[in-house]
Amino acid sequence: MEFSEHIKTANVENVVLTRPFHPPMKGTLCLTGHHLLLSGRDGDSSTQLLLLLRNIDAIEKRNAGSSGTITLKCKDLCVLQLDIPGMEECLNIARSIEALSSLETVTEMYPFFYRPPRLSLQDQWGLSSPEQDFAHIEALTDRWRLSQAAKFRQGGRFPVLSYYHRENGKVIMRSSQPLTGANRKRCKEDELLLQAVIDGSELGYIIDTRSTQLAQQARMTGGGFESKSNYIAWKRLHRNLERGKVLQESLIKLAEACSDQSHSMDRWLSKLENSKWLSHVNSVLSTAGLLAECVEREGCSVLVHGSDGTDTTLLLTTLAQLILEPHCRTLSGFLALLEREWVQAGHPFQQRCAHSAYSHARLRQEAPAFLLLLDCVWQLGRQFPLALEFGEPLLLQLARDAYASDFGTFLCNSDKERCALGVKENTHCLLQFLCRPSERDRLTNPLYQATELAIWPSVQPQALQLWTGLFFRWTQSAQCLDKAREEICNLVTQNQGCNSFPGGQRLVMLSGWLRRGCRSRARWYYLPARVLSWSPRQISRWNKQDTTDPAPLERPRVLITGGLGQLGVGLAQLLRKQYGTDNVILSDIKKPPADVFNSGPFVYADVLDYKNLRELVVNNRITWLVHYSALLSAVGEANVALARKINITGLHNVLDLALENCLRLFVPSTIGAFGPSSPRDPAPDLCVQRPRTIYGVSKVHGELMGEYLHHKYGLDFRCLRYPGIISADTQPGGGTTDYAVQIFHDALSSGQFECYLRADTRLPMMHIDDCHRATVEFMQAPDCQLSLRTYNIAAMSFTPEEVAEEIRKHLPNLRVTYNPDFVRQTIADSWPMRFDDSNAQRDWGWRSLYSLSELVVDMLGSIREQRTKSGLPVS
Ligand SMILES: NC(=O)c1ccc[n+]([C@@H]2O[C@H](COP(=O)([O-])OP(=O)(O)OC[C@H]3O[C@@H](n4cnc5c(N)ncnc54)[C@H](O)[C@@H]3O)[C@@H](O)[C@H]2O)c1
Ligand SMILES: C[C@@H](O)[C@H](N)C(=O)O
Repeated sequence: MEFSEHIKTANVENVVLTRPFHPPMKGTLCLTGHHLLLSGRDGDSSTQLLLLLRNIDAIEKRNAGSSGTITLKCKDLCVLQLDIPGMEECLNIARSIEALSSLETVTEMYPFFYRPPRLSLQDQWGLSSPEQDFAHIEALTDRWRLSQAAKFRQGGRFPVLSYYHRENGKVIMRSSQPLTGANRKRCKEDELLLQAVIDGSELGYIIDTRSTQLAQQARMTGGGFESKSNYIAWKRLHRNLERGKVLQESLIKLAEACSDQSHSMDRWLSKLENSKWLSHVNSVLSTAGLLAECVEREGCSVLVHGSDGTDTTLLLTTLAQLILEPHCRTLSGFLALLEREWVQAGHPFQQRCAHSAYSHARLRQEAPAFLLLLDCVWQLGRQFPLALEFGEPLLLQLARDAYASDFGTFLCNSDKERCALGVKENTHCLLQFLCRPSERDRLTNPLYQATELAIWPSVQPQALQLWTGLFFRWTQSAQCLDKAREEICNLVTQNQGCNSFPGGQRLVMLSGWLRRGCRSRARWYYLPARVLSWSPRQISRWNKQDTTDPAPLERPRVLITGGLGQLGVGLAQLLRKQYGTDNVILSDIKKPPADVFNSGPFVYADVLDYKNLRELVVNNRITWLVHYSALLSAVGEANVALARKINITGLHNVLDLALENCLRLFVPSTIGAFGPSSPRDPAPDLCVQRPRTIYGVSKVHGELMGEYLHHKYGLDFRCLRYPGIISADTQPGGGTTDYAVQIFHDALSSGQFECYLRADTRLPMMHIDDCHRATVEFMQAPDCQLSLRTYNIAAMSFTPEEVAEEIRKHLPNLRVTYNPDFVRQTIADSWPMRFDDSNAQRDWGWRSLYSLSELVVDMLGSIREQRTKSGLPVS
């Protein structure tokens, strides 16, 4: 049938178009085989609407007198209204649109007629070549075996390589379900194929995207799963991801909720929840995270499948690669990934995208799996604003083109069908087109900064948000999105012209400003809401630029590791006063004393147990991490291996966690980070650091790692070098400066003290209250005030003799003897005598409050009080 046979009325004058964000437009409507064209005048200028008929999902007609109204509900969620004079014309137009928008014959579709000026059909289809990409990998190419395995898998989809982890050599494979059926059939070739992937000693995972129950039910219809007995080295994990009708209905409900602006808040929230769309996003991202974790963290190969291997399977393999593989986060890498994992892998686009959210037609095989993927990618981009080279415009274009396109990429249900119908010879490839230099500017993320690290998505409830750019695109103006993008581009350009920061740091700072809204310097950096994709709640908070009180939403959620040592409990007390008891969690591997346990949240956490730490951070929505666990100088020297483990391995765990979860991380360093070749009186922030203890070496390592990750990836790392800390309520944990606490206890109990350091050993010291105040003030300091990431802080400096002399002003009978311990004396002799903390004073206003005499008064008073309360004698 010719197109013209569908068109009874080709032109109608005086049609009025009403569409979002435009005044009504009157003009001439013209219908062609693939388009609806409306030309009219808007004031002095002529305007046009050109609508691809395939984009129309549903048509609603209404007659009123001699004219009619047609409402066109599009697959990209836009809704248009046409008021057409003449009832017959209106009916003819509606009938034509109905017929032409649902053409079934692929070769009649618009991509077969689309011939833009600068594109040639000779341009190659195909961005990715799996043969080349994986050429270095030994492949199993025994055709007979493969054909046998293919017969055993639904649709012939035997396990194929999807991703190869270059560092650990592990792989992600995808397939369809095995056809074991009710008789539990097996296939030796399939088993051998999987066995060939892992050598005998290893374990592999199979992630089945169906629940155990669904997988078992599948046996009744000839499908099934890999049994433990036949696939010995493979461990099956079932994760129930929704598909098909359930997903389609979820999209329909969401679109319905979003299109009605009259909802009250309660109704909107309940409709949003009812749609379950964000739950699907959550399940997919969590399972993709699990898949990536199996490969990267557990070092295991994984096979992914559900039933057909063409929907949920592809969602997971695509997202896991985005999480793990930096190249997939570039524009061309991402498009190649889509081509490999969706177009070539056989996602049935034509069936899945036949209708979108508005159609009244009976559902057949529609399901928005690809849209769900784009939403998950958008969530990743929102959580890691620097990590993806492409931005939201690309995702929006892909979302639209998957349903209706000028290009042939998403036609048909498999590559085989595309080849049979000559799609590649007779249509243009969208993915290829999007890679052209002319498109790059529009599609790239101006903030992009490549990172080699995996980008682990957060799936905390607050971390996932509705993709307003897609779902509210036609009900809320997107103008601010374009303006914001333009503004970001300008900022980036301006920043590139500014020579005061090294290249990478400029962007990191910019992104830091953008994300945190630094108040002191960056007023003009406040950008329209959509730029940063913040939730409206956050936006209104940042708009209150003039308030100085931290709004409740700004309250950090703090986790303190090693919190039962000398410093943790007091810091928790101070933080709890400011941010609320429940917002500060103490943790350690020791059992807490009753008073500590009863004073606020406490959990067990071993810094060597990464998974447990991660769980704590995720489950408790931690935003600040104070890392206090360590073995101190003297204890560390007595147990070097353990010190290395706790101080270095533990630190790496914490750094990884902080990066993944965008935490503000505080790691204390020490006077022990200096050595005999450092300037000693005073030691500045930046100088030679060659410590001679494992404690010092691990602390320098911590300073450098934190600073490196800050400069490279924007980690909000903060470090203070503490002097020896003096406290009355808590005992020091085995350091070189411990004598300066013990002397007060002994002075009050026996009046005698034996010091393990020489009388003239001068070291920097500080009252614990000053130490805690410095830590909190430093953590609260705006990013833009910090010119360094590691600062010295100082208060006083004394020798054992000087402190004894000061105590004698209150306890004249104190007798001190000196019996230097070789190890601790050597350590102390290698440390600075005084600290220069002028940078901390200048940058964030640090000042100590306690002098030596005030410290002595306070220590003696507090310890005396403790002893009296406990009924102990006081000398
Ligand atoms: N106290 C000082 O004078 C001083 C001076 C400079 C720097 N610092 C630094 O401040 C931090 C806190 O010091 P502190 O004096 O409270 O130390 P501390 O030795 O008193 O306490 C350390 C805590 O870490 C815990 N811990 C040990 N192994 C652990 C593990 N595997 N997982 C979790 N926790 C573990 C211990 O149980 C202990 O409670 C340390 O990093 C230290 O290097 C302290
Ligand atoms: C100085 C500090 O790091 C700790 N008190 C120690 O002596 O080890």
